[in-house]
Amino acid sequence: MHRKRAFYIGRFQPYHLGHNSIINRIADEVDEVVIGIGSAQKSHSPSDPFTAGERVMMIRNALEKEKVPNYALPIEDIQQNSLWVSHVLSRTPLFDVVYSNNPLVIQLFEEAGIPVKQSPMYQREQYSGTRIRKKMIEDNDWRHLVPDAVADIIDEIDGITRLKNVSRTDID
Ligand SMILES: Nc1ncnc2c1ncn2[C@@H]1O[C@H](COP(=O)(O)OP(=O)(O)OP(=O)(O)O)[C@@H](O)[C@H]1O
Ligand SMILES: NC(=O)c1ccc[n+]([C@@H]2O[C@H](COP(=O)(O)O)[C@@H](O)[C@H]2O)c1
Repeated sequence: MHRKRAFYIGRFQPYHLGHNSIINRIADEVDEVVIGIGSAQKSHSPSDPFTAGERVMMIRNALEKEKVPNYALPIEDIQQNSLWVSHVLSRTPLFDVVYSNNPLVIQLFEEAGIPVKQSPMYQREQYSGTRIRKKMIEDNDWRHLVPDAVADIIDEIDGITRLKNVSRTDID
């Protein structure tokens, strides 16, 4: 019997407790989770402040504590949506099922004949990348919204200063 694997993709800007909760739930249903770090080419912008390497570190360190068997792999965007599933498959271990709530991701995998499951949102009002980045910029407390290991990495890379700087408009 081969190991059952699920694929879960997001931008993880940053990786937060909503993601962590869903990944733990997925891990109850499969043997291994393949985590796609989407828009891997992006960094240093207000909506995508962290590099693919930094996001790999966040996920690896957070999941080490949870002991979820996983592969976290950067996946760059491509120009043609019609080729995206093949692009993903060329970069990932084989998987049996996709978990996503993103309508485009669901459409593309279903068209390719790969089953997709939708996971219920976990406390979406607080666990949202957009809301967490806003709190970071406004100096509101964000640390309780991410795993401790993620807060440590953001401190190590001075991520809040970076996010604030890339979110500023031109200095006159
Ligand atoms: N609180 C949550 N509970 C469950 N799933 C979530 C939660 N937040 C995001 N997701 C899902 O995780 C996947 C990856 O999401 P993503 O990295 O874009 O996070 P996000 O919080 O939606 O970020 P952003 O606000 O920056 O778009 C998506 O399928 C998204 O629907
Ligand atoms: N054509 C493409 O490159 C393509 C198509 C669908 C999704 N994606 C990526 O998949 C990820 C989906 O993650 P979210 O669900 O967090 O939006 C994003 O990084 C998105 O850019 C890319």
